[in-house]
Amino acid sequence: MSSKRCTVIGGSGFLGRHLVERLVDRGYTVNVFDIRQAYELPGVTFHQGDLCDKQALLVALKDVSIVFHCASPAPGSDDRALFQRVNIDGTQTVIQACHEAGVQKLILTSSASVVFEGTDIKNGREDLPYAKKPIDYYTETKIQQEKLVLEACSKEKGFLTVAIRPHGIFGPRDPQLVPILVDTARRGKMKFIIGDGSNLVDFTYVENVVHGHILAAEHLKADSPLCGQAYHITNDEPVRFWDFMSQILVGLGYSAPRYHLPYTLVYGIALLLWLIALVLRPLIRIKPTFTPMRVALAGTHHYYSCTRAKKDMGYQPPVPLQEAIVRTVESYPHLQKGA
Ligand SMILES: NC(=O)C1=CN([C@@H]2O[C@H](COP(=O)(O)OP(=O)(O)OC[C@H]3O[C@@H](n4cnc5c(N)ncnc54)[C@H](OP(=O)(O)O)[C@@H]3O)[C@@H](O)[C@H]2O)C=CC1
Ligand SMILES: CC(C)CCC[C@@H](C)[C@H]1CC[C@H]2C3=C(CC[C@]12C)[C@@]1(C)CCC(=O)C[C@@H]1CC3
Repeated sequence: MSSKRCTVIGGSGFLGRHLVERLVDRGYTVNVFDIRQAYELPGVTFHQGDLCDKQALLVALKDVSIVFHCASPAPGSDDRALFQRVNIDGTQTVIQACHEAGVQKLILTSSASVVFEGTDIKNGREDLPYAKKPIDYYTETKIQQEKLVLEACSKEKGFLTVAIRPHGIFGPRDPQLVPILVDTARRGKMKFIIGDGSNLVDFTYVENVVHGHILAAEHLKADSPLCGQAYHITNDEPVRFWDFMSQILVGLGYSAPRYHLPYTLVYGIALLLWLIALVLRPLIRIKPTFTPMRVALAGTHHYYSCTRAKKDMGYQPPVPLQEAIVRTVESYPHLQKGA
């Protein structure tokens, strides 16, 4: 079996598609398994299906040595049952299917948020404990998912696993960060800075995240330290959350937020709105922009050390932050003010 045959589960998504494109450039033969087919690419075979369906997965894993698992429901969803089904039960199914298909390596896209509880993290390393009180269902199930994948690593069985923990992925075609930011600005709600605006955060350019995944796949061997480990992959350039948001907004022609609001006040309001939305859910579906998770992310320090990835797999982010911001802004002409 060729070591360059792989399947990308979630390959139609934002990160997954960038990963597929890079893998093809590097001479890999790529299958995509996703609930939807979003594009066509020469040399890529698409398999449409739900990752909870083992029989469908087995077809996409035939004769494949590496599996990248980067599928997840959108983090903004509040559907607890969906997160449980896809991130936990579905990941168990992925592991079983890998065993049955004779896959040798599984690379999971986890998240640095698995250790985030809504309070400051400065230069956090991978040995921080998992969040005891995860801030939402997404984080809760990403923790369980990561544990399942790392525990499945077995040199004896010839099945090696590793988890990549990116943070705040951004770049061309991202359906979340820039579109949500612009939508909020267009509705006149991006006037306020939550807290004093000095909190440092990691935002990671999508190509750097892809680079981390490919390095992990290529360095994952029975005698390597990567087996069963998690790795932070960031731009390694923490930036003030509000400077980053302002640069994107100004680049697209919108005004940067100027007025400060106390963090605890905004967090309290977000919590209240979330509770109201929960109570009213049987009658009406409300989706507040400022969720407790977003407020916590916008008002605290959360940046992570990638020393382990540098040491074990020679990781260095290929695209620096300023270059990444320019490329991102240029990739959204349709979101420019007045477009
Ligand atoms: N974006 C970020 O800032 C960060 C993301 N991550 C992780 O990176 C990974 C990729 O994220 P991102 O690219 O942003 O997400 P996307 O939503 O863009 O991509 C995920 C893909 O998986 C698909 N999918 C969802 N459920 C299933 C299923 N049951 N079976 C098959 N395919 C399914 C989605 O389809 P559909 O769109 O139809 O649901 C989508 O095509 C995720 O695991 C996420 O947790 C980690 C840290 C930060
Ligand atoms: C309305 C504004 C206060 C915020 C707009 C930007 C946000 C949409 C994004 C800022 C940080 C982002 C982020 C994620 C999603 C988009 C943001 C909240 C994640 C939750 C995506 C999934 C993860 O694993 C962690 C990410 C952390 C940062």
